[in-house]
Amino acid sequence: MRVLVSPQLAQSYGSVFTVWLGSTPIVVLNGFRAVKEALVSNSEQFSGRPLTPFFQDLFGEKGVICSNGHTWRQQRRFCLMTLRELGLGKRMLELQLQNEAAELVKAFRQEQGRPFDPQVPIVRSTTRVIGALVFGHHFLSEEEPIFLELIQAINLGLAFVSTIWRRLYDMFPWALRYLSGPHQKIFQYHETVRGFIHHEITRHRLRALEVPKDFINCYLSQITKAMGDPVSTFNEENLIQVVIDLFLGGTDTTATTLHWALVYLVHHRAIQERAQQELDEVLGASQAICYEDRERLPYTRAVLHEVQRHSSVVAVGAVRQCVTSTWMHGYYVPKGTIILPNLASVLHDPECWETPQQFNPGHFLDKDGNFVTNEAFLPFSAGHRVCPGEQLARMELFLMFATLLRTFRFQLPEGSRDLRLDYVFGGTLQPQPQKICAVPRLGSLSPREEGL
Ligand code: HEM
Repeated sequence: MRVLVSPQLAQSYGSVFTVWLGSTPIVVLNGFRAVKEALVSNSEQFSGRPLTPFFQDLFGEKGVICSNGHTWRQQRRFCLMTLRELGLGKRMLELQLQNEAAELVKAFRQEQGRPFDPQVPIVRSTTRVIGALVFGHHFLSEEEPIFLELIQAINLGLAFVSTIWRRLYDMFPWALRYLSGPHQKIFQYHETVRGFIHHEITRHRLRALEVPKDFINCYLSQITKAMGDPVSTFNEENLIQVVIDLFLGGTDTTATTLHWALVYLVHHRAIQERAQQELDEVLGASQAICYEDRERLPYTRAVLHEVQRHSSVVAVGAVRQCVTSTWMHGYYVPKGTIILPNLASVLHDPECWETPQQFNPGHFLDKDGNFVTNEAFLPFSAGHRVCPGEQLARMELFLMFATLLRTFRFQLPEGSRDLRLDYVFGGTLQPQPQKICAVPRLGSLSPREEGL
């Protein structure tokens, strides 16, 4: 996949070209115009998701990420509605994210300014956010063995997608199903996670209607409501898969973005200091940061957007399939064609960004320093399959990023000169494992840490 979207291929073959993987043609789309024409102007036609033998065996056509047609539409609509109902735009979710940001500060503070790899506490944090949303608050405890197992399952699963073993499985599924190899570990983890979610569903059924409301509660009442509807796809199998999808879609992506943010802050010291100055001037030292504050923090907001643009963490994740034959960009695209919209090429399109290869918060600021958006800012993709977690991710990223930035100065360990800015491919484009220091800034105790 990584090779298919390399800028060199786009330079040689243009914004739409076909690559043959064995006997399968894959149409790669590069740049804002081509991707917009497919995902936005032909949103319905390109709303399918291809299901290779590996994903068919692992997930089946269930849930949201890997499903199609009626099942996808119904599950997706329910997800969007429930995410909204569970707090997007409401104070409770914001409070929970503020608490999570304070927990992350605590974890960083424990390092006492010594070198550490921030990936572990960040992933734990984003996993707790989805866990609380789906299972309820008891899941916040890291003591539960399933917590670490779930993180491990997500990491291994995402990394496995880009290995030779996954390609072999898709070529020879009839053989690989019975042979040992790393793919069997993925199936084992999947079973463990499914078992845990099933157990949670049973627990929820027993304590029906208890507050606080969470995703499983909402889904169980939907199953009851839809009983007798012959075309309902609301059942326990789909519920389990949707829960897996929310973890798969919502933990690593957000954590990797936040991790990149810290790497860029270390690398661009002047940008870090300017954002900290803005935070100090606009917010009082002891006040918890709210999502609404982003309106008064144009520079900090621009830095975070630039982190998402420059890192383009889901560069090649949004593989689509054409569900009805259509014309696009002057080409005939037959039904069933696999489409690979290169989101990284949109986020680095020289026609849309002044200095596409440079980290430059100015991409999101006008000449007076006001925050401005850019229609080529598509880290969450676009069209019918646009990320349903976008609003949650935006709020989570802003609150965590601004809280960390206000509390710590991020820098390289003493004596160390090299910061690696190249990525490793683990499903998402991730920073290299490396240590940085989070040195507490003066007067940076949050109200929660002060016990207020
Ligand atoms: C920085 C954070 C995130 C980024 C960059 C991101 C990006 C994306 C992208 C590019 C897609 C593919 C859309 C397509 O097919 O065109 C996607 C899909 C998806 N995301 Fe996210 N996402 C993020 C956070 C989240 C969160 C927090 C959740 C859950 C609450 C989530 C749940 C999903 C799901 C379920 C899908 C599949 C949608 C479908 O197939 O209809 N994502 N995301």
